[in-house]
Amino acid sequence: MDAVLEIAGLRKSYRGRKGVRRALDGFDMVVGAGQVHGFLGPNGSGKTTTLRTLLGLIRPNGGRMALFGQEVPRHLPQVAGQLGAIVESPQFFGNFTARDTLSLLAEAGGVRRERVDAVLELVGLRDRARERVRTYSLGMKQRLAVASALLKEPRLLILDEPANGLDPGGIREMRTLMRNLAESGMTVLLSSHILGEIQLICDHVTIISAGRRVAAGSVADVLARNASASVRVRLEPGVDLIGAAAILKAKGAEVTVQTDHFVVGNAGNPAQITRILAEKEIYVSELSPVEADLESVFLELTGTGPVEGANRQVDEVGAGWGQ
Ligand SMILES: Nc1ncnc2c1ncn2[C@@H]1O[C@H](COP(=O)(O)OP(=O)(O)OP(=O)(O)O)[C@@H](O)[C@H]1O
Repeated sequence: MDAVLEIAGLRKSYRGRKGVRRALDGFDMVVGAGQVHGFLGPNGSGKTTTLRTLLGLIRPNGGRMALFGQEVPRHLPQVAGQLGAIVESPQFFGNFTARDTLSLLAEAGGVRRERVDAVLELVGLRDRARERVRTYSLGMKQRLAVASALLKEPRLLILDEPANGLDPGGIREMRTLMRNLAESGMTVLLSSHILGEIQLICDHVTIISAGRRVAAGSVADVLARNASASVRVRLEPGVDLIGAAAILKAKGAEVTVQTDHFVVGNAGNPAQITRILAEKEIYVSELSPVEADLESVFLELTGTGPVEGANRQVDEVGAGWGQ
């Protein structure tokens, strides 16, 4: 895999009135060429700090970063032309049209004028390009911001919370835009805490919690690694659910009892459930994996912030029980 972005052991602390706050605590991330990569984490987990550090807007306390194989911030001037980023919401003149705005930016950046039409088309603003920006919805302004970042035909586009503040319609438009960009072969890194969106838009994901990576990989892999662990168990009618759950709990299973079934959370080997219950002459009528979505994985991984030096990586999940 060709990595367009690599971050290793990134550290950043902020000094405040209450002492030193560690925003990034040895954070790692790799984004491969052509990926639409979701950068997910709860509020305050370090996403913006990572992106701002990468763009040379703040100085890290340690770690290494590279864009297109070149170390940054040292080689940022050499790679800047291949990078489009929206980390702070850009301000536009309300009295300018989208076309005026982009033409001005194109001129200032030495970009061919034909690019203005191309990016207007790409972000779906061509039909509204002659209207003043102040008449635009928030979603349209966001798309104009993306258009401005696309003018110089970047290989990597970085967007910090592009769906922030958008209504469902705006989010849908943004999703279509991201898909179109991905189809055009661009690599996109997209930070968000809107999990459903990341699951729909992105093919890869890095999950950050308290300044550390807690999961990374293709969305399918991250889900599969975490989904396999939970199974739903139904018993033959009339069997005492609570009693059966207690038998499994005594063997170390994490069991949550519902009205007509129970869920075993750490079922690395589901066959153990049938075996343990059959030994007590309790028979299972249904044993099915609980489908995880990114939201449940995210909550599971970030719900308890990692302890310094002891953050759990995704591949450490699922130690055996019931032996
Ligand atoms: N300029 C600053 N001075 C002091 N602390 C800061 C500063 N910027 C960020 N922090 C702190 O660093 C931590 C990480 O913040 P950051 O903004 O990177 O998180 P985030 O994941 O982008 O959050 P959000 O989703 O809320 O934007 C937080 O605890 C935040 O309060």
